Amino acid sequence: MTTEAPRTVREGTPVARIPGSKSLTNRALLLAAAAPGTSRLRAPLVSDDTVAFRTALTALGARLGTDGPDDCWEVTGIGRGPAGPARVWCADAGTAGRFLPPFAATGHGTFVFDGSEQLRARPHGGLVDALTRLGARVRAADGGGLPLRLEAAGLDGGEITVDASTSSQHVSGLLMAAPLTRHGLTLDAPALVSRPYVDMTLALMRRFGARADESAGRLTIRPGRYRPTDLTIEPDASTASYFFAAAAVTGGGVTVPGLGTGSLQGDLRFVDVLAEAGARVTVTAGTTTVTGGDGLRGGFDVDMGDISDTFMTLAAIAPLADAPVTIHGIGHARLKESDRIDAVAANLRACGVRVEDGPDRITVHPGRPAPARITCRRDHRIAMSFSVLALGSGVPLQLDDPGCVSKTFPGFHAELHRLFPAYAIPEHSEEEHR
Ligand SMILES: O=C(O)C1=C[C@@H](OP(=O)(O)O)[C@@H](O)[C@H](O)C1
Ligand SMILES: C=C(OP(=O)(O)O)C(=O)O
Repeated sequence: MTTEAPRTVREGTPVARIPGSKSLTNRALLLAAAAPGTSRLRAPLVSDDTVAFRTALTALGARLGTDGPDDCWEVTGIGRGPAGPARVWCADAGTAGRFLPPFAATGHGTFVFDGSEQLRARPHGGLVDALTRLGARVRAADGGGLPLRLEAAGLDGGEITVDASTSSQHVSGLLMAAPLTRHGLTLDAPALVSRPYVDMTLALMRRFGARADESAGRLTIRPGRYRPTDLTIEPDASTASYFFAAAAVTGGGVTVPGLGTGSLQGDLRFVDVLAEAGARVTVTAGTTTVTGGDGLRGGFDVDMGDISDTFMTLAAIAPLADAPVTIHGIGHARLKESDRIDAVAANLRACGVRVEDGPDRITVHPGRPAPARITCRRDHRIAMSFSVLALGSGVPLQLDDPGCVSKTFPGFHAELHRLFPAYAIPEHSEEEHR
C-alpha cells in the first residue's frame, strides 16, 4: 500500500458507496450488548449477517433500536453475560456462530445455537474444545459443530491454548468474552489463521474499555466491565476489493472515503496486491483510491493467508492478466461459505480458463473467458468476484444465485452498475436467495 508521497491519481475519481464493515459491525454489536448502558453504532452494515447478529443478541437479552434512520443503531447492553434459556439462530453468519457461544458461557442458563446447513458444515471444534476446557458444559452436534447446546454457569477464565488453525473467529469470540470471566483469560493460539481479525478484535475491545496485553505471543485480558461507546463503522474493506478490482480491470478509477491508513481492517492490504498487478494505488489518512494501469500484470506468487476473503477477487480477474498468477497460504478458505479454492477453480474452468489448484493454493493462467453459468454455491464472494470478471472481460457470465450477495452487500449489483455502467445488473438479483 502506498503511504508515502501519493503517485499521480486522476482527479475526480468516482466515489464508491461501500457499506459498513461486517466484522466491525458484529464485533461492535456484541461489545455493546455486553456493556451496561447504551452504545450507538453509526453507519453499520445492514445485511443478512448483521441483521442475524442483531436478532440473535435480542434473543440473548440486549435491546436494539435505531436512532432515526438505519444509519445509527442504538444498543442497550446487558452489562454482563446473558441469562438463558434462549434459542439463538445464527443463520449463515460465522461471526454469530463463533462469537455468541463464548459470550453466553459467561452468563447463566441453557442456550441452544443453531444455523443454516451452510453454517452447520463449518468448523466450530476449536471453540467447543476451548470452552469445554474452560469448564463450560457444551454439547456439539456429531462432527463438533452446530447445533450447540450450552449449560452456562459463568466462566472462571484462566490459561488456554486455542486451535485456531481453521478460523480466527474462535479466538475473537473467546477474547471478547474474556473480560466477563471471573479471573480474566490468558490465551495462546499457535496456529492462528487470519491474524488481522484478532488485531481488529483487540482494537475494538480496547475502544469499549477492555484491558488487553500481548507478551511473547500470548494475549492476556483482564476481568472488568465494558464501557458503552459510540462508534462509526468503517466501510467494509473486503467489499471494497470488488470495486478496486473493477477499477484495475477496466482502466477506470474508484475512491473509497473512510478507508485509509488507520483502518482496522487487514483486507485493505488487498490494494497492495493490486499495486503488484499494475494498478495505481493511493492510501491517505482518510481515503483509498485505485486507478487502472495499462492492463493487469501477472507473473507473481502472493501469500493471501491473512486476507483470504479477498483471494477470490484476485483469482477471478487473474485470467485478464498478462502472465499466470499464483495465490498461496489460503487453505482455510476451503472452510468458509463454500470450499472457495474449489469454487473459484471450477467456475474458472467452466469459463475455459486454465487453473491448477492444491490444498492451499491456486494458479490461474491468462485467457479470455468464454460465456458460462457461474455456480455461486450460496457464497456472496463467488458472486461478487465473478461479477467483476464479467465486467472486466465484457463476456456474459450468468450467476445462478445473484441474490446471495445479500450476506454482506444487498445493493452490490446496483452499485457496480452505477460506477461501471457496462456492468449489467443480473435479473432476479434482489430476490431472496434461499
Ligand atoms: O472475524 C471476522 O470477522 C472474520 C474472520 C475471517 O474468518 P476466519 O478467521 O474464519 O478466516 C473472515 O474470513 C470472515 O469473513 C470475518
Ligand atoms: C467468511 C466469511 O464470513 P463469516 O465467516 O463471517 O460467515 C466472509 O464474509 O467471507
